[in-house]
Amino acid sequence: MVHQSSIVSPSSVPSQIFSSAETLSNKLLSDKTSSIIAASLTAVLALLILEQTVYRAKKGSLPGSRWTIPIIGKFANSLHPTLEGYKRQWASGELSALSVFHIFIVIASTNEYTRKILNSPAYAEPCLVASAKQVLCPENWVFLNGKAHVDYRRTLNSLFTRKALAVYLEVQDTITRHHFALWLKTAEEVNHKPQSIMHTVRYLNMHTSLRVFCGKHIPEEAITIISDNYWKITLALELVNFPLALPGTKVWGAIQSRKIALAHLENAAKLCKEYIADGGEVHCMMDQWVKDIQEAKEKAIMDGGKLPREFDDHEMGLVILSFLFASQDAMSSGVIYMFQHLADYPEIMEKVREEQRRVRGGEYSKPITLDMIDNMPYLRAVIKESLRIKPPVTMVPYKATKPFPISSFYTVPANSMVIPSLYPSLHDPNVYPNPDQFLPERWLDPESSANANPKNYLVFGAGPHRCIGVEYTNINMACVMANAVSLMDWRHERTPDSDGVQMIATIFPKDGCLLDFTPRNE
Ligand code: HEM
Repeated sequence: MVHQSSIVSPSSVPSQIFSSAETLSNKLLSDKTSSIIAASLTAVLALLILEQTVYRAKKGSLPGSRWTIPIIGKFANSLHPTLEGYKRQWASGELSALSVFHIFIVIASTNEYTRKILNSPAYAEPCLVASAKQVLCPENWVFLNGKAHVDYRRTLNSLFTRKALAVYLEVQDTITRHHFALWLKTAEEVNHKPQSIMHTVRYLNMHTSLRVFCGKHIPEEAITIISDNYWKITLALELVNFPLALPGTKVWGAIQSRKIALAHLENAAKLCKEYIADGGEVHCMMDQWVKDIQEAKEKAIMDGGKLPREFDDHEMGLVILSFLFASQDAMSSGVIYMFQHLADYPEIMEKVREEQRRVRGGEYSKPITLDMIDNMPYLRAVIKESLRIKPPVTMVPYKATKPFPISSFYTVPANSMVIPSLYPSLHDPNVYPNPDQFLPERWLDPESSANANPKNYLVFGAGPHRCIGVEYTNINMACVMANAVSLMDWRHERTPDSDGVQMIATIFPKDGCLLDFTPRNE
């Protein structure tokens, strides 16, 4: 008997051969797939082990998680930073470590380490945030270092002389009064229901900055467009962003906004040059800049000396962009907290008003001058204290350009981010007793520990990159607050979030600071 299965018809032979071949090839394929999967898994595992090994080698003995979350590290924390989170990080050690998207980060919490980073240009340079070069353009002067930076900055210092600041103050005063009139009108329209001042102050600030920087060389509608778009730049200022600037990401949005702003700034530079060449007077920063160059050129031609450096429209646009970038969020934060502090401390508000009466003799419609501000020591102490207690910039990310022996026991690896923290120095109880209390008087006593330790007052940083706009900021804040206390009353609706802090590039009250304004008829 022949087993059924052994009967092989001629026609079934090839199909049997094929099916066996198929089985064989499937087997081979599945073997190949399995080996590819196995190899891939091994490679991934090796990379993960390497990632952890590199992280642990870089971290050395510093406090910080023993393991880093694969690939993204502490990305989630950097997306939603909180002051409480940073306070915990600062409390964990004088130097502490973390990693985000393979960027190794060392955070310094003490005054000594912070100042060391800020004053070591041979080892570290500011990188602002990881996306800053994409947003501000890599060729922006703020990314220069060493001698090139010092030389460039020297030419820009002439934009912040007392003479130039007096011109800007006229603009600041006019625009501030214009905005306050709008605020009072809006307050009536909303039946005096307190409103968040987050965006109203930001708009006041942007309007002031653009008119001070570019004067009439920028049209009114461009100011609204730049202001509306600028928020996208603010939102992209995270310590570390998603690494690729793909459409839809925050960094991509910020780059589009920068393109819009820069086009307007370059055009303003072009118009300004034509205006000064036609014999125009100085009314803004760009005018001052172009006029300085024109005068230096004329002098050089007369004396046969060296011709001054010229700046093309793109370069001028980038400098103004860097000023907008540096000031918009920080100044808004500073001004918003001033409004909140004065509302919450009525006895301090009253002293500020007393000083205004004395200096301005009740003539509040007269523009504020630099001499008047010089005679307002109490207001200046209030501004100093408000910026201390709520420093707009809590940290300034730097990048180690080479291995940086920051202490006898630790060297920051090259290409790491190394972050000096400003906040802890400004809340050091040994220098500022009751550090969380708003006490402007601590600045009025020449013997106070606050005045005896200027190295702790790091609101504007320190070293070669210390803020170029310090005087500009103090004058603008004085102008805004002197006019505010004289022309308006305001009521703060306190909420459970009023004392909470939200970090969006700089710091703001968590509830946006809800205020109602009424005119003041003194
Ligand atoms: C409340 C307001 C402001 C605060 C708290 C502030 C704070 C700072 C801080 C902390 C730095 C980094 C310093 C460092 O690395 O040591 C800085 C740099 C800078 N700030 Fe300001 N700033 C303010 C307003 C302004 C304004 C109004 C301008 C321009 C008009 C400005 C222009 C700059 C520039 C250009 C730099 C970089 C300087 C350089 O790299 O040489 N800032 N600022």
